[in-house]
Amino acid sequence: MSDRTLLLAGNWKMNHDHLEAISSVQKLAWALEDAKLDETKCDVVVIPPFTDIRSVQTLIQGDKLWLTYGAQDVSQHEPGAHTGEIAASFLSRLGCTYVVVGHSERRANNNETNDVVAAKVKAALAQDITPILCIGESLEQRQEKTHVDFTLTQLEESLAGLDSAALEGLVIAYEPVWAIGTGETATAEDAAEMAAAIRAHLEEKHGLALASSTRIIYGGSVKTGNVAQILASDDVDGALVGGASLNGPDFAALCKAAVAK
Ligand SMILES: O=C[C@H](O)COP(=O)(O)O
Repeated sequence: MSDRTLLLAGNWKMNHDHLEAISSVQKLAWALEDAKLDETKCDVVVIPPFTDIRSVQTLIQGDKLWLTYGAQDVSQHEPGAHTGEIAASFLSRLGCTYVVVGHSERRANNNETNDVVAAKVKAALAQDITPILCIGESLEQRQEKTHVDFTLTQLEESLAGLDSAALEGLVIAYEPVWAIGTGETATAEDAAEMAAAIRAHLEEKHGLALASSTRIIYGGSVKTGNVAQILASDDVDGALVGGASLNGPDFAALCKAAVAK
């Protein structure tokens, strides 16, 4: 059993406007309370669209809810002439604890290269926001059995230029692209294999302390019915959940199943 705190993060993607977000967060909070989840056993995070964050902040802080929240992306730039971008300092002012960086849907849709991802990780850390760095292989790479090498290279290049001390608290989300939104879930063995490889890589490149403290979570069609087996390995510290996080009570049930693993 590791001493890392379980992390269950719900990435809403482009779902729930700011009014729907208020309702969804409220229902999640009530359901977590009803589930009597031990708050010391896990961190439950909601990651809404940018337009919802202020409403989510007001609700969570106003009602002192046991939830934290974050953003789905961040600019690598400082504030300035960057149309459509969101600076890390803005997210910090909104009380964001986490930010997803390098999600495969953004890497693909925005041709987001590893060096841009590394700059985003750096921008988040500079504002004391915890990056949830997403990495993971394609179906072809898994079929060709190059998935581990690819994912570790993606990890190292997405952390380029950052020294080990700066990475304290980093969260890494292993998300095999072929499992995202498909209903296809990696097996517990797949998740454990990659988490162990990532942790060994961190130890080799950044030392045992960082390797031991870094939370490595899994994402890709996680549901209440499969979360316990995916988390069976001590190297897997939680989940980045998409579709199954959109309904508050369902996500609370998933969190309860994760804690009970
Ligand atoms: O960020 C979440 C991941 O992309 C997984 O999404 P999913 O649970 O809908 O497969």
